[in-house]
Order: sequence, then C-alpha cells, then structure tokens
Amino acid sequence: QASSIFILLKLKCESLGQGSFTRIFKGSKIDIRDGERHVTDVLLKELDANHKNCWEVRAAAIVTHLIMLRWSSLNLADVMVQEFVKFGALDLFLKREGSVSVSWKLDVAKQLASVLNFLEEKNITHGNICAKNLLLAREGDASQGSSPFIKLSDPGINVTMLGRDVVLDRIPWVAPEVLEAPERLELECDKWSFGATLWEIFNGGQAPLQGLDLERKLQFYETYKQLPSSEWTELADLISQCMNYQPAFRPSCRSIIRQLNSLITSGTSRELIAVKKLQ
Ligand SMILES: N#Cc1ccc(Nc2nc(N)cc(-n3ccc(CO)n3)n2)cc1
Repeated sequence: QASSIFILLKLKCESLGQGSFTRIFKGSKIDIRDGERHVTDVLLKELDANHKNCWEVRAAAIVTHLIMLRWSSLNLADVMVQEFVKFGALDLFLKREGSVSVSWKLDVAKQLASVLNFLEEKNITHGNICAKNLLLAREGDASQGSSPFIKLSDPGINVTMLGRDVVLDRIPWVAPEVLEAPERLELECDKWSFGATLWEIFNGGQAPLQGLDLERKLQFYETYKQLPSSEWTELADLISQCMNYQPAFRPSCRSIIRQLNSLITSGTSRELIAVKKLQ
C-alpha cells in the first residue's frame, strides 16, 4: 500500500483574514506518493486559545501521517484544514472589486438560494449565512462567458455556544428570534440571514449596520427596523420579505429562487436600458 505522507506546511504567518475566533493561514499540503510530489494549496483555520474547547473539530482530513514541520506553531488538534478557495471570501472580494454587474450579483444570489434550498430539503440549518462565509471559487468573466462560482463555508462555532455579545454583534445577520432563544435556530433563520447577505452583495460587500455599537444593534431589532432599502423596489421587497420579524412569514426557498429569476429578467433589461441611455 502506497504510504502517503501528508506534510502540512505553514508557509506564511500573516493571516488571510479572520473569522470570529479563528486565524486563517494559507498553507500547502504536500503528498508524497510513490515518490511523486503533489502540492495543493490549503487554508488552515486555527482556533484562538480561549475557544479551543468548543471547536467541534471534524476529522477534516483522513491522514496517515501528519507531520507538522518544526517551525509551524500550529497544534493539530485546533486546526481545521479546508481547500484553499481561489478568490476568498465574497465580502472582501466585493470590496476589492467594487464594480461587478447586476447579473453577476444575481447569479451569486441564486447559487446561495439553491444551496439553502438543498439544506432545507435535508432539514439542515447552517446558522451563519453571510458574505464572509461565501467563498468565490471562480471569478466569472462575462466577456469570456464564464459565470462566478461560490462555495458556502462552514458555519464555525454553533451560535448556541457563543456569548451574548458575539451574537449581538452578528446583528443583522442573526435572526431576531435567535437572540431570545439561540436553541430556536431553525431553517427560517437562514432565510433572514439570506436577506442580510443579499443586502451585502448589492452594497459592495460593506457590512450592514457597520459601526453601530451592540446597544444600537439591539435597538434595531427591538424597534423592528429594516435595512436601508435599495432603489430597486423588487430587490428591496425580496430582502424585506426574507427579513420578516415573523419567521413563518419568510418566503420558501422556491419562492426566493422564483423572485430572483424575475429579478434576473427585469435586472438585465434594466441594465440594457441604462446602457442605451449612456449611448
Ligand atoms: N486575497 C485573498 C484571498 C484570501 C483567501 C483565499 N482563500 C480562502 N479559502 C478558504 N477556504 C477560506 C477563506 N476565507 C477567507 C476568510 C474566511 C472566513 O471564514 N475564510 N479564504 C483566497 C484569496
């Protein structure tokens, strides 16, 4: 049996961004099989010190021998290895890129709605839908006819295990009902978060309610506020339907996908009219 040795190399020390309790690094996994070297880029998510105990580290890689080279200070038990997704988190990408087309944004939104539909069919609640957890595997280039491709990252630490301040800081992605009773995390909560993520996608990746302190974030929910609405009324309607304070009133995934499809048709013609006006 070919004994394959995985050597996990922490090449760069600077973090690539951070989750709430994780530092992330780019690394390389080197497989040596029958004398051949296969190098793949990996992302290492290292949990910070005082959250080690509640990190449900899934056996991410089935490794025969994992050799952490001497200079990597990572302790295997607290590291999750993920495939390195080429263009990284969507919020950072949108901030970097600034101008992507309406159809690009709707394509990404539709992919996320399809992922939510899949999870709903399996009755799985993700619990941390946001642009930071959407990873862009393919940038997509309209002139080449290629479309973007996103992957949904892991939800990280379960919201029921987070302190109240951390949950408050997740306003407006966390559904209001979760604030009172985190164990009531249900499928509808992901619909609420989908609405907030849709808002991010159409606002250049900027975080909604950025800069509000926890007190003001809490007031936002206590006074049943909605995010600043887009001037595209059909989009604003979809976002506020998803961010309905009554979980049962939020649209089904099928309805979300149907509404995105009609935005795609009206959206592209809106863009054509805008282009015609410019000419
Ligand atoms: N410039 C740049 C650049 C940065 C990162 C990647 N790649 C990547 N791959 C993953 N599997 C996960 C992530 N994440 C980034 C933030 C989070 C928070 O959860 N994850 N980034 C690609 C390009």
